Amino acid sequence: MNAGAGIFISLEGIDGAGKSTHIEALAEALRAQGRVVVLTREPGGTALAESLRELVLHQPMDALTEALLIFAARRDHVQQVIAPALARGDVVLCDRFTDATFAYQGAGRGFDAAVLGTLEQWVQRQGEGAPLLQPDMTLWFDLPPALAAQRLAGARVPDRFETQPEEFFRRVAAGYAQRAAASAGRFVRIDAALARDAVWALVHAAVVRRGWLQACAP
Ligand SMILES: Nc1ncnc2c1ncn2[C@@H]1O[C@H](COP(=O)(O)OP(=O)(O)O)[C@@H](O)[C@H]1O
Ligand SMILES: Cc1cn([C@H]2C[C@H](O)[C@@H](COP(=O)(O)OP(=O)(O)O)O2)c(=O)[nH]c1=O
Repeated sequence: MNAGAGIFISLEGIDGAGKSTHIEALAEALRAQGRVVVLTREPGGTALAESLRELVLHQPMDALTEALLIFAARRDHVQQVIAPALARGDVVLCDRFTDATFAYQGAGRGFDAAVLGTLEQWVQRQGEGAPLLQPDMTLWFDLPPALAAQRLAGARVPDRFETQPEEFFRRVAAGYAQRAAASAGRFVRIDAALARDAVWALVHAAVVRRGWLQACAP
């Protein structure tokens, strides 16, 4: 639970699951009902974190270096952008957050989840005894890796993650499923295999159910 008065929503799923297709529409829907929305992403969201993103996505490195750079980027992002926005009462819409680290670096790369948990504690607390900053809701775009690969084929220049074999994404998808089962109250599973309109309807309905959006007039 976040410490401020704002609302923190993350979007998660394997590469090609459809997060980017819907995040701006969600921001617009919230803004249209008077919310102030901070649309951001990880790794990234600040000048420093975007520089670290470039390195993580394009430079060869070992799993520990990768995990440390991602958490360094996250620390800057939390301090500079997310925590101040939540304190102001804004809605933060974040394309990926720490569940991605457990799914990609943990389940995908095989990096020790306990170490990731320790880094999470260091990075997502504002001080001794402060609560752990976590999204209030995580929209999990669940898509079979074979379908994600089909959707991505030719769609964009692949980065260090997108060039991984389908087996890597099967592990990442299993990592997300495990995170969702462990935090069932926070995760909302979106069936990302459906057509775009149907996926959008699920995304919209999830936010309406929490009372953060009014349902559209019939
Ligand atoms: N429901 C859908 N059905 C078919 N194709 C989709 C759907 N949603 C997104 N796409 C396409 O799949 C590709 C990956 O979607 P994108 O939103 O970029 O995924 P992500 O941000 O999760 O990596 C894009 O080319 C997008 O146009
Ligand atoms: C936030 C995060 C992202 N990633 C990876 C997953 C993605 O392949 C990549 C960038 O995410 P994303 O922004 O979804 O990529 P794109 O702009 O291509 O849609 O970073 C991790 O490995 N760990 C993390 O903690």
